[in-house]
Amino acid sequence: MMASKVIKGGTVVTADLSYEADVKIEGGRIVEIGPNLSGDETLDATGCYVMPGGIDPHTHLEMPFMGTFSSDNFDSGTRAALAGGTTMVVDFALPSPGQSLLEALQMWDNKSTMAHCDYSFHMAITWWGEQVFNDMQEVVQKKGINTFKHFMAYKGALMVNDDEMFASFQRCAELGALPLVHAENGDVVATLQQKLLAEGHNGPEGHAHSRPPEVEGEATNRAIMIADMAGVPVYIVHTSSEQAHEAIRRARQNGIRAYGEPLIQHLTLDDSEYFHHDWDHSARRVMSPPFRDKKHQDSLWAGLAAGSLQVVATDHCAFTTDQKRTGVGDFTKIPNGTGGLEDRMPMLWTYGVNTGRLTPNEFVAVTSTNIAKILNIYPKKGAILVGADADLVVWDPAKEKTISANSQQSAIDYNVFEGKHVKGLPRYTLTRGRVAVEDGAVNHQQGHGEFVAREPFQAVNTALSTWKEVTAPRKVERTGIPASGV
Ligand SMILES: NC(=O)NCCC(=O)O
Ligand SMILES: [Zn+2]
Ligand SMILES: [Zn+2]
Repeated sequence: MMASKVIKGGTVVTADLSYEADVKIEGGRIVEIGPNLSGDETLDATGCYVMPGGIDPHTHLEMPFMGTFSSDNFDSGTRAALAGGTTMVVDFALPSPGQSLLEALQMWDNKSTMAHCDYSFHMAITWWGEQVFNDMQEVVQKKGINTFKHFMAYKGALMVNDDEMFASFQRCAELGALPLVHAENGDVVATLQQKLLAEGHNGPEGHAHSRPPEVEGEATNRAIMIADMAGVPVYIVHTSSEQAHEAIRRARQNGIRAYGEPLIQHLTLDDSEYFHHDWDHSARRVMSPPFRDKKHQDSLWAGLAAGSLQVVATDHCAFTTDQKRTGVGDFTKIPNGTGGLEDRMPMLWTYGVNTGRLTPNEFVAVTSTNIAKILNIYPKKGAILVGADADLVVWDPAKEKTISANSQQSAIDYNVFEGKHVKGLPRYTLTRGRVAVEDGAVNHQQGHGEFVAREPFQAVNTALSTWKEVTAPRKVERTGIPASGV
């Protein structure tokens, strides 16, 4: 007989409902939801919300990037996730130029054996050729990956061109996969970087100046139009500006299936960080796209409430101060990336729910349920339903702390949210029924995390290819064709 647990006395909060009920767990899954349940062990949820654990669909753990590796790996990264109420991460497998997708995937499989919570991978398309075209089929049909990432920026490194992106998007359409896009115009960024450096702007603020919202708006629109021509939905990662949001909003109003993912950093931190007198302070916040001003932040919050943006992620890609200092004298060499895994849920609750910008149900939607549906893993993940994985967070809306690098799980020596006071934290975090966090203490179990395979998409891709076929160009059959004029 398997031991059972009951989460007792809380309010279950899902993306569409809030109600009082106990939740019983056995064998890593939810087996019963209702009043007065009993089990071998009881977790007290009095005064708390019982919610699906967070899913962060955008992390870079131990990522090889800009001549170094991001400093959080699957050990510290997934500990940080659990400490903040996130129970699943999706990382990016990045083939180097010419490398097969399957070989890259093997490398990421090896890194992920340390994971404390469940995880999955997106596959990046970093170059194009027949081998990539062929590998994509195996990645989708045999490896359980249904998303492919494309970088329109990082010229000379990860960037792909429009023809490559169009070819890959068409392949995604055939295979029932979803393309993801980092949307910034890489050519314009590279030109602006050189211009700024030539003019003597070599500090971290040059990073923000070289990536204005327009480079993001233009690329977002281009990616969406290319996806529409390829007949495939598209997911825009780290949507940071009104220009990018506007392109997504407009596309959705025109019936295009485009999704947008703001980050907790862009929602809560602004571009004044780049003008700080302390070089380290500003460099630690260098990421792409850069932080924006309040007007853009308001747009992102509005998009989450209105449903034109669907997901809040972190793009967790943490570099130490020493690593950031590679860019002293040349901002283009500062490794791009910031942390956020431990802080996404408490920061979003504090600045979203506690301010009235989001309801608790909307909070669940944008931190868990929407992305579970987009990635085709719902209701295994992102749900409180009988049969779903017991990836749960018992959320105490009265629990408070001040964020500090001194007490974080992340391996780096600072935190971009340092000093922020949050109210709303996990009392318990459960990963497939295992209590991994209790009142701030992380109960480690390296290797507990399992890979979550994701089936190819059926409904959305079929609907789009049906529509493409119905509206495809048709040759006009004519009866009276005049003789050629020549
Ligand atoms: N975002 C960022 O600056 N670093 C991570 C890589 C990426 O997502 O572009
Ligand atoms: Zn990116
Ligand atoms: Zn990223």
